[in-house]
Amino acid sequence: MSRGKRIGLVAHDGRKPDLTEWVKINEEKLAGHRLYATGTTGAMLMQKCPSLEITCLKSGPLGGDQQLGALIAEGKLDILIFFIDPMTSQPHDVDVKALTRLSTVYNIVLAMTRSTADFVIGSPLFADSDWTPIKTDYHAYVQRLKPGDAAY
Ligand SMILES: O=C(CO)COP(=O)(O)O
Repeated sequence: MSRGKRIGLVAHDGRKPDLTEWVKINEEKLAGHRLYATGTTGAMLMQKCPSLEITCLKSGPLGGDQQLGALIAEGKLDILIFFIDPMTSQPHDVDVKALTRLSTVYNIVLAMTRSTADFVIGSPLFADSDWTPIKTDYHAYVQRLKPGDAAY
């Protein structure tokens, strides 16, 4: 029985049409997985792809990116499809940075371009319900730090 992957779907306004189109094309492959989205992205995706069940978090600038970050820190997200708009500055840029940083810390699958998203969804690992990424244990690193260390 497939456990399904836990997938975050997020796009900045300038990239929402792109993500919507990508999700529509991959609607069948995404069905059966647990989908999460930031508020506005999720509302748009549910309108265009009514067959998909999507848990909508808060809008990105209102904390939705941080909610996704919390899911990652708790080991509850496997894949993040995050279409950022590289041409527009975001008021919540620090949240965007935090989200992409945590994706790296926890070694989840992070697709920030449509080509990468295509590779992810086309990968045999996507369909492999037993696949889990290797996670680096940063706790040991943090515990080694002492007051006065640059990263303390
Ligand atoms: O801003 C976002 C990601 O940084 C996305 O938020 P919305 O889906 O609410 O537009």
